[in-house]
Amino acid sequence: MRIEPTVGKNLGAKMIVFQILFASCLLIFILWKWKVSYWQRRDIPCIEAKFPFGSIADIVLMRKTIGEVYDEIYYQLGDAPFGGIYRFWWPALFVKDPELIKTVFVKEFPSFHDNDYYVNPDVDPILGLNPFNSKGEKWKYSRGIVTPSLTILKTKMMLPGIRLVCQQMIDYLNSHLGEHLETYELMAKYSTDVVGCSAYGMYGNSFEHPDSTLRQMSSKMFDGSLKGNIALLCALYAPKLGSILKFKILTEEVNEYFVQVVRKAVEQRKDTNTVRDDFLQSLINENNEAEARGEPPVFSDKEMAAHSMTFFLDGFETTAILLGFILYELSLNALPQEKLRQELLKVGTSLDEFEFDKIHEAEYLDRVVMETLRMHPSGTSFARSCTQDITLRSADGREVFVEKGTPVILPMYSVHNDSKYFPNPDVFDPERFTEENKATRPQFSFFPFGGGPRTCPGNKFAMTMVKLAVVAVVLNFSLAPREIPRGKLELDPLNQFFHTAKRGLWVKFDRL
Ligand code: HEM
Repeated sequence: MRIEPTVGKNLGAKMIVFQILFASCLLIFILWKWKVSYWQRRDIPCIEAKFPFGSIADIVLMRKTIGEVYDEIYYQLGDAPFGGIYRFWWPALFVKDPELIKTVFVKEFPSFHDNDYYVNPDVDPILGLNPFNSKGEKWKYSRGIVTPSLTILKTKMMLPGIRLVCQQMIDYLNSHLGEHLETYELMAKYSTDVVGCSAYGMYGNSFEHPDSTLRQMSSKMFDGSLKGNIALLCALYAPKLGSILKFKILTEEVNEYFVQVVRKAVEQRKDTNTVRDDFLQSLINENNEAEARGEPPVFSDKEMAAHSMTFFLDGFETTAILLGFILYELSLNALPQEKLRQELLKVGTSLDEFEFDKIHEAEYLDRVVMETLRMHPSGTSFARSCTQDITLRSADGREVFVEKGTPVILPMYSVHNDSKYFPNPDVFDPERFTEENKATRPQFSFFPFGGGPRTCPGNKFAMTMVKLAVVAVVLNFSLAPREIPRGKLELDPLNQFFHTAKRGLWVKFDRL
């Protein structure tokens, strides 16, 4: 009987597997090295890439916020007006110079008209219709639907609803005098209700009913699950990977809730012949006009839900964050707080006296809001995608060729906090925003609402609801901090998209 030499055979097979594995690793490593030498090969100053996350490991591993990581890159690049970074192994251009930022936003918009985020409209149909996530012609279409509802005229029509929510907030604060309240949570109640009534005519009164479904949904938009976080990470930093994985960003529960809200509201308005002044009504009107012409509806239920949700998604969190920080900074800075109160008292003592023009004429109020947006912009950076090859030239004559498809990062938080434009950037000083002081800085050293044709269309509406809330608080309450912070505020690295405080912002409200 012959004995098969199995030991030798197994060893041979193992050797082959090992060699294949080794060769594959070597190949991946060589490919990786070649990929992450993109900027060196072009002689552009850059940040070295580390395997496998490139220059953004601390963001992906949620150790630091996007703003903090981009801030380190901003200073590592020294005097260079731009530089190269790697998000995983994909190269991205990092632009520091305000003149070049203007070029990307405004002058060369045809080469940078798309945001570099990826949302799959088949997987996330509601998010996919948001102008922020739309590209090319689809962006023009979805922006065109939202913008007419955010004009000054429409904002003025929303003022009574905003006043009502302000009054509910005052009542709430009156019943919590002397307590320390977390200002983001407080203001999320306010903004949920203001945006809810402006978008859908829904009066949730989150102050009286903190567990109202609308408030619950606004806090559940992104569920924080591993899959949801990976989807968000891909949308922000690895759009190509996102298109392969096809994970959902917005939770199904939230999607379904908003579709139902819209469906019910449309039916109810039809049955009771009610017409309102909110955003949803403008969509219903278009459908009614189409019906009268004997044409099919312009918007399906899903599309109506998606467009009204744009209002909600883009408006509720940005304003809540800003308001949270305004109250926090005013609590820490007693002199600006009192100066603001004196300015407002000259206009009136009750909310009704603060008509649209009066709100926007209050100069110091505007400076307080701008200074907060400078120190704490709600989002921390922009990413545009280069849509056609272009050579960018900085003021000092340095050039960079940007290939179609390259993401371009504009680090707003770092520019806003650069002492070159804002001396002592950690000091809250609204006087930086007097006309004389503004004239001394480059225009794009401050861009909290973005710039160019994609600039935030909700700016005026946001400023109205934010300023009226500040009026309501400052005229009725004095604000004091829970503690005086030692050093920089600790930011929340788990918040992938917005600039928020890790341990919250705590303020005590006392009746004046
Ligand atoms: C303090 C409040 C707000 C801040 C700081 C803010 C900031 C921004 C920023 C930085 C952008 C990106 C602009 C760009 O890419 O150039 C943006 C886009 C947008 N914002 Fe706002 N926003 C605020 C409130 C609102 C509100 C209340 C609404 C609507 C109800 C709104 C609707 C939008 C929309 C639809 C876009 C996408 C525009 C586009 O891509 O064409 N925002 N916002």
